[in-house]
Amino acid sequence: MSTALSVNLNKIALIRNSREGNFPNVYEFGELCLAAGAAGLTVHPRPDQRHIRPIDVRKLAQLCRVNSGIEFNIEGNPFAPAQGDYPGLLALVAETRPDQCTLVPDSHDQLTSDHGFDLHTTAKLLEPVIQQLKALDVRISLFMDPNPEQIRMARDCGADRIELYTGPYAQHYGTDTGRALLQQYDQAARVARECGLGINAGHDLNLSNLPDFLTITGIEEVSIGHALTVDALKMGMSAAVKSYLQICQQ
Ligand SMILES: CC(=O)[C@@H](O)[C@H](O)COP(=O)(O)O
Ligand SMILES: NCC(=O)COP(=O)(O)O
Repeated sequence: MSTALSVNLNKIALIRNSREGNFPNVYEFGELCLAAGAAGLTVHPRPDQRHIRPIDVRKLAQLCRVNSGIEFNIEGNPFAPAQGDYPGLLALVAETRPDQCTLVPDSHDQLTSDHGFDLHTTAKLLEPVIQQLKALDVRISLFMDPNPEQIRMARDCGADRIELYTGPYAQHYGTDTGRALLQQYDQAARVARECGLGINAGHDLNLSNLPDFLTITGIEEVSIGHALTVDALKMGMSAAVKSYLQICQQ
């Protein structure tokens, strides 16, 4: 089974935001990724608009919509309040109707995403959000740590998929800890399959650690941005996307 590659364009937007103007053009990089064979695009609009802005979400939604079979994935914290012209995650999702919305429990002051949901404390809060997304016919993925009990709770919440947060795996890749963690992710994926959940994965995946991670059965989609953007600085975006595709299609 091959794994779909969804390219996260956050870091293209981060470079764009470091100057006035629209260079690099996020939309053009989205076109480049799709032309290179990416199965989809991912964005993570944050209330402080440190990188992806609402206009990026709207334009990339349109780009994916006019390219048959291409998926658009919007990530974010559904409880983060509107800020400036950031209307809130659910408002953006209702407006742009992506194929998938990945709910992530990030607080506003986090440098990056660094943990999955604790559904013991958030399941009740998430359930109406999930119902709203279902009403919009948007596939729902929950950003999760590789914890079997939590993954069973994600199924009980009505999620369609989970996204395994792969930060710890990436951090310890190549060590005994990393090899032990891979077993934990494998076990978590098995539980997800038993629960009938689709399985996505993401965060700090790269050309070195991705092949071993994809030895896990049933990873439907990986969303990759940070390392892929760095690789693109070295080899160009098209070649970088194709390098990841080669691994995803093995
Ligand atoms: C949820 C996740 O792990 C990433 O998709 C996230 O988008 C990273 O956010 P930054 O690009 O803001 O670090
Ligand atoms: N959900 C993970 C994602 O979209 C990108 O994460 P990263 O590759 O930028 O760490």
